[in-house]
Amino acid sequence: MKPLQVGLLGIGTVGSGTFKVLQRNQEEIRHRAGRGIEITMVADLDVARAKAVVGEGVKVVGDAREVIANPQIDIVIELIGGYGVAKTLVLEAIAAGKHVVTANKALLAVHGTEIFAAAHAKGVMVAFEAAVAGGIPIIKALREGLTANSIQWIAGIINGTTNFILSEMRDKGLDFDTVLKEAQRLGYAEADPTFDIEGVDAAHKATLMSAIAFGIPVQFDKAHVEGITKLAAQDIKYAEQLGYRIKLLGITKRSAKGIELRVHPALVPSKRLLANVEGAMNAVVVNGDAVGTTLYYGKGAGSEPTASAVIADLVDITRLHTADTEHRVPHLAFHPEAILANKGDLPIVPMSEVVTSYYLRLRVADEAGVLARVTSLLAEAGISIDAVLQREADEVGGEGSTQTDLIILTHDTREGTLDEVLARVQGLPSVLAPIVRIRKEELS
Ligand SMILES: NC(=O)c1ccc[n+]([C@@H]2O[C@H](COP(=O)([O-])OP(=O)(O)OC[C@H]3O[C@@H](n4cnc5c(N)ncnc54)[C@H](O)[C@@H]3O)[C@@H](O)[C@H]2O)c1
Ligand SMILES: N[C@@H](CCO)C(=O)O
Ligand code: NA
Repeated sequence: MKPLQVGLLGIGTVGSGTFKVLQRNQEEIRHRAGRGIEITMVADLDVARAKAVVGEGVKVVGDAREVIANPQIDIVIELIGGYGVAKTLVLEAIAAGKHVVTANKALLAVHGTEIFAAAHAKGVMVAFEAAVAGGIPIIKALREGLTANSIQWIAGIINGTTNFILSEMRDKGLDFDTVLKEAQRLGYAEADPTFDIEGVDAAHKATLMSAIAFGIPVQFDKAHVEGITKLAAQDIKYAEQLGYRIKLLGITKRSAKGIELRVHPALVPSKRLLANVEGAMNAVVVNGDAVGTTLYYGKGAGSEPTASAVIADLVDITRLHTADTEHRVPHLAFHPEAILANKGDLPIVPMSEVVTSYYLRLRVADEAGVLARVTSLLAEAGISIDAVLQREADEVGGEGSTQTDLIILTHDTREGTLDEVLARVQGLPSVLAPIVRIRKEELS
């Protein structure tokens, strides 16, 4: 049978990895897919650079629309990124009856409903394993391996750049900007790195996992998004002293009130596997009612790890595209119906209704009775305390200092309740600076 023809739009970090791995492992991939898969046409604005990657024998053009217009092309891979031209090109490829493979989580988290609906209407597939946790087959795990389960929660380190920054800052004492530059050099960071450091990229990925796990529409606009730019080195240090590590987590969770969808730094007990995921590695923990807790770990960014996921999608689509209707294996397909069916009974829960525990750091006057005043306000609101760490004033502010840090770990509480009581605590004359509050996730 003649090989399936693939058109590649954008041959940068992920695109060049995809081309190389597909070429290097072509025999094995052909056996597994039951048919050859060939990238026969590439579009990139930088035609010379693209030609240098693909060599002779592959047509390179500057205009992506030429690829979409080619009737020989069965599958279009979009590896340009962003919501702009990539959206137009993906919709045009679908309209032309091509299956689409993309690593573009930003595009799908924001415009997924429109794109999946268009694909559904046209009877083509949109596959996006590379969009979430790069090379880790998490989409496949959620869609296939865990399909028997009612998913309870998912929590993951799903942004390599920020995990790399947090690890390097902690282990090597490097400053934020130096480590971010290194993450950019290594090809981990997004074109706009504020997407990484402000939690937006992780929220795009959490949004996609949430839609698949809970059968809800992609709703990035309802996600709570907090990054790592406001984290202070001393909180990383205090957390360690209390037996925790701070990680940027993407969380989506079934609760009595609906679905939680949130990205923020969180204290994770040091003994948890997730706390020990270092550098640009990603890890996702999924809890299902039948299977319990499962963990998926690996490279979430980089050229060939991400290419691994892009090619897995190509193989899935090839198998389906090639099989006759009688032998189709529909579970391999991405089913947009699950996402398109708007389950109105599962709203995204506002943060004020989220229940979790907290790390609080208060800069206070070093005088008798402060701790008692703070804890009595918390107790009045029904917030119980798990642990308290009080620093020596000299250690915190130098010799003769009259200020100290009070660190409190709470038990579970409603966020809205905590907000109200913290406003009162902040008003105490002995509390000298804005209270630092970081959520704590036990992940058990
Ligand atoms: N880099 C990673 O580790 C990684 C991991 C997972 C997902 N992704 C996603 O993969 C996508 C690509 O990321 P990347 O890191 O390879 O980006 P990149 O910037 O390295 O590559 C993008 C390529 O697209 C080309 N391009 C831009 N506009 C174009 C247009 N109009 N027509 C044709 N080509 C055009 C650029 O010249 C460039 O070669 C993004 O959506 C990104 O979020 C990246
Ligand atoms: N910028 C992303 C790339 C992978 O999606 C990261 O750092 O994880
Ligand atoms: Na993946």
